[in-house]
Amino acid sequence: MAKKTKKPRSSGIKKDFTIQLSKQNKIITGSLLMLFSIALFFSFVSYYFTWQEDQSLLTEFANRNELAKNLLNKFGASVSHFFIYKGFGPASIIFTYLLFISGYHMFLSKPANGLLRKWIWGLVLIIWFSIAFGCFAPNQPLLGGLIGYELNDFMQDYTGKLGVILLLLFGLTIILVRLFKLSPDVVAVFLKAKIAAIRAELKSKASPTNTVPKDDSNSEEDPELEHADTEESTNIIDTYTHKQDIPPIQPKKAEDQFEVAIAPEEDLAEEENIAMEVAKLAEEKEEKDNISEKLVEDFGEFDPTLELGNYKFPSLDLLDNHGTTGGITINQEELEENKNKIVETLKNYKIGIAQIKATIGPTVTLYEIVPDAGVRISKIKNLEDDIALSLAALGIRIIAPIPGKGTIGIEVPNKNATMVSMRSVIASSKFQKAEMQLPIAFGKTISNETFVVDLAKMPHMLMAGATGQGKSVGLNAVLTSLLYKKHPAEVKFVLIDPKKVELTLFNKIERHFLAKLPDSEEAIITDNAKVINTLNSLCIEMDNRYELLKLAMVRNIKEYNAKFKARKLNPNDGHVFLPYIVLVIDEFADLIMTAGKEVETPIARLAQLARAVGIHLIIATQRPSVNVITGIIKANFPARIAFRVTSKIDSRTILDTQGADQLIGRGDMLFTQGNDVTRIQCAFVDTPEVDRITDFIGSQRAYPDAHLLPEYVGNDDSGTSIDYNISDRDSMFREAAEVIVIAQQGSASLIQRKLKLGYNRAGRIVDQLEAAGIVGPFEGSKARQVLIPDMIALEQFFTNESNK
Ligand SMILES: Nc1ncnc2c1ncn2[C@@H]1O[C@H](COP(=O)(O)OP(=O)(O)OP(=O)(O)O)[C@@H](O)[C@H]1O
Repeated sequence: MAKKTKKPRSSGIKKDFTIQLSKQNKIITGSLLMLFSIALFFSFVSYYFTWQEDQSLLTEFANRNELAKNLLNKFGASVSHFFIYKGFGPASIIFTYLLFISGYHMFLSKPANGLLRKWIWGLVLIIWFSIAFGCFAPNQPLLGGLIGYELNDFMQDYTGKLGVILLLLFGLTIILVRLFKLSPDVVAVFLKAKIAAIRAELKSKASPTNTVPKDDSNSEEDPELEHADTEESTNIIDTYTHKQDIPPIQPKKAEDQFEVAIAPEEDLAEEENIAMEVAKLAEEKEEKDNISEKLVEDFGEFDPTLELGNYKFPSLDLLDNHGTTGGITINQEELEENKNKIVETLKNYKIGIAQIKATIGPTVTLYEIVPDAGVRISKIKNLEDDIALSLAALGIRIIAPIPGKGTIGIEVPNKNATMVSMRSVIASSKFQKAEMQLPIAFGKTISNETFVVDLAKMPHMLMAGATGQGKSVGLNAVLTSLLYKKHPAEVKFVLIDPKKVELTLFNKIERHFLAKLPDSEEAIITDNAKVINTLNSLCIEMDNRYELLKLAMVRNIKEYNAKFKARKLNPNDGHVFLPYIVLVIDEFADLIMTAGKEVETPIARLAQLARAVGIHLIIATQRPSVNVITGIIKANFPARIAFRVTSKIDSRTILDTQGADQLIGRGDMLFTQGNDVTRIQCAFVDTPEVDRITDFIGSQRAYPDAHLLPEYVGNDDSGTSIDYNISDRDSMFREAAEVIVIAQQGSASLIQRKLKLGYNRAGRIVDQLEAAGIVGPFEGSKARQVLIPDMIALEQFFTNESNK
């Protein structure tokens, strides 16, 4: 099960596994490689001295009585025979170098940049040398090795010896130019400098001063050399005078002259323009990247789900089939009957049909007709009521023309609608494979395809429908979809339920999936006064998130989280992994009636701005009248869902077109995200199913608390009533006060960052600071005013307090 739950991320884990080695394993592998390369090196070298004696032993590897002369005995003899004799000759020694540096890199966990290049060039050199030896010394198998010999032989068959030599020269040129960075001008400058140096030496040799030993330091550094240099001049003296003290006196005098004589030599060298070596500086890497790369290398990418690492996603058996295992049952008679009625009705109005086709969906069947040439579409559209009458059916919808098809669609409800179970849509491969941020499986379209959309792309959704038409079931379908696809670390719900009964089941997953205000007991908000605080708190959360995005220099939550996972954002700077927040409001009309502007303003703000920071709104209402769904709200909710509504006007308010009034209810709905309107049968998820799912999730290990939203204190009770006892103060109170006074900025997030505290605790400390009179009252999304100007005043404050 545990494995099953990790399924969506399994590819990522695999990728990490192939790239990452733990630090300990790196040290072990690195030292193994280095020691092995040293063993190879000694084997190879000693092979050249012992190969003749050891050759007969190669077949006697298992015989313990026979010993080889190679420094590494039979292992050394065999390996060297393999590499040198059968392989590449002395060039094989390059292998030992390559193995050694690879091991060295691993041992020190150094980034492997440039290692691949070394290996490529190493192999090129090995091949080049073995071919060269094979070409010039074909009878010496210990030079070219078998491979060098064979390669040379092969090439000579095609190009002859001269061709091979020319190819070798070409290879050499590539090696010199690319590997050693040699070019004709560099060589010319080098030669010039050499010639100049030789010339200067010759010149100075011609002058008498040069016969004198070079200089003081030289003689000090190397006494033997001094002895050798002076030998020539002192020898004669020695033999004739037998005095050893005398000769050093003469050269000492000459040394002074030598220093003068050497000056022009230097001048000459300058004039001749000595080759200058240009030091190549390695490209500087961004320090931050390096650290993050190293962190990722050492610990892997940050995994937000780790805290609840054993979390199990709900399984499919928690959902019911609702007797829909057989799929849609087609009633052939009904189909035929409906077709005939449509054809007849149209005939009565003198509209001929060239072609008719039926697509059977779960609740409605779509009859696509191609009228005879010359028939005006509007004529058919106007016959909607007549066709409905003749078919004696509710909920007929005419789509004229069907966008992108060039046909006219008549949707006729099936006599026996098939229920679409939540289980069938969740199990569909379309949903299971959906690579979306917030995938929602709504139900099935008219052509019986599972309809999956990404809430993050919508980015907010408005849902309307008369009472009893399936709104609550729709909301449950949305929440269930997310529960089946998302880990508690990735998404949080803020649930507002003025009806108090619709969403109560989700209380069980409070500590997994719900977000709430710090001081509230219940996570699901049923009280309208609290709704205002929650919405304002979400606005603060939105502002905080924007601040974090700005600091991280990214544009949206997806990029931010990706950067955070790659460990490019430091949690000490206040960065955290940001879960998506889905705000669900059932009965929005009720809320507007009681709270009016106070809710409308924050909702409009969130709807306008929150999409980039991962806060998404789903608002459901029974009454889609214009005073509930105001222009500003409508403009920011491009995704709209209409269940059956009672009037054409309501349909227009919600969808900007009619049609929702002709739906048949029980989850029959229209979805629009701009222009197209899609008819969908909403998936049915019953209360016992939601109960089972929330039970299943709720029984697992959870976070200590629900996700806490930023604190919001309304204007009325702006904190003056907060009264804290000095003894009740937080143990970090003093440190927090210092942080605030030094920064002259009264924000909880600053305390959070600097003192590494949770938001909740930081919020409480700010309250205590306010009660103590160190910071001013809450000022919305702005930081609080700091009432103490500097550290001296703060010190004074604490002394006064303790004297009281
Ligand atoms: N997708 C569906 N498939 C089948 N039946 C459904 C579907 N959705 C709703 N129904 C039926 O309609 C009934 C009412 O649905 P629901 O409670 O969702 O309505 P509602 O719009 O939320 O009503 P209210 O606004 O009064 O709460 C359900 O009990 C169920 O029998």
